[in-house]
Amino acid sequence: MVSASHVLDRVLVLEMVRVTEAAAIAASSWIGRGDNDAADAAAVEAMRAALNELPMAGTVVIGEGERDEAPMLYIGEKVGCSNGDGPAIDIALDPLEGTTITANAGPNALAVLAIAEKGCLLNAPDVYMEKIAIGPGYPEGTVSLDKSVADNVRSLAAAKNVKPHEIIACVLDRPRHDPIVAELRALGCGIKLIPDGDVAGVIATTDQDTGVDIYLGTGGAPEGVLAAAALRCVGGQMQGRLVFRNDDERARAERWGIEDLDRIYSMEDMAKGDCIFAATGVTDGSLLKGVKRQRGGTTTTESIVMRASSGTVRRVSTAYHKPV
Ligand SMILES: O=P(O)(O)OC[C@H]1O[C@](O)(COP(=O)(O)O)[C@@H](O)[C@@H]1O
Ligand SMILES: [Mn+2]
Repeated sequence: MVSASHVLDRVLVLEMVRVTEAAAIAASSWIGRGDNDAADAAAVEAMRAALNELPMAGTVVIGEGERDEAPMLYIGEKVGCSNGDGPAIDIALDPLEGTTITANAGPNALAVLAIAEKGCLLNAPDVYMEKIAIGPGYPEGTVSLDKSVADNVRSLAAAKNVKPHEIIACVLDRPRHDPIVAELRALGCGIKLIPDGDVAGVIATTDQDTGVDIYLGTGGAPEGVLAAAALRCVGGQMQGRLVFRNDDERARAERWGIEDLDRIYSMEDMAKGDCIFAATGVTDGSLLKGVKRQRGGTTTTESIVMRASSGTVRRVSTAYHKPV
């Protein structure tokens, strides 16, 4: 039995960047073209082709949806070129996190991927997830989904040694978040309302330059698992709780083997053991610059790849001097 880290070593950490680069470059042709589906399809196809070049026995556990609704990178799809040999790897992916952002040429669209040893990523169904996240350096339990928004802000402010109104929260701009926004406004907090892209929103809490102290609100469960994998590598705290809108979604979760539908998942419940997170910017954002087509035919990308076991965070700038 090889160790978890050995399993991931054999897939070569840096190879993950090639995969997210390929998806980001493909999506970038659709920046500002108003066509969400075309942007997404381009990213999916490119990510799938790049994954299939890697010598691994990969299984998509978080992907574009269930087999009948997603022709490519569906949950359960096998990827890799080792014909079943090679390390058994589970993959969570979002080839284009921010399809609407890309279509509108907005900020923070990413191509995203996380890998872990088999069984280590939460097989979250494609439902919503309530999320709370803060960056590294605070005592364990500083924030929790069990507490009110106001109590979480007060607790974080105390840990940071600032007043509650000095806390800045990142929240997806959705009507469902009106109560959260009202609670934050009552405390006088700053709110960074983002149109889409809560993977970047959660990661923003780990980077002091963004000014964001806490991420709050409900977004996609798949994006929750991806964000948890990223925070496992870079440090920070996160919790998630699945949100079901109807019986069909509850039944879907049960099919996934989720028994306790109200459970609060810790970061480690969502991404256990060693894991690797990689992302490439599609459009410019707080985490990464987007794909740039330079004069003269060169294309540049900016990516990040991080690993939980080593705690390394690498930034990779790539220039493609030949047409891509
Ligand atoms: O738009 P909704 O339904 O509120 O869902 C929120 C989710 O959609 C996104 O904003 C964008 O995700 P996609 O571009 O992958 O569809 C996520 O970041 C977020 O988790
Ligand atoms: Mn997404």
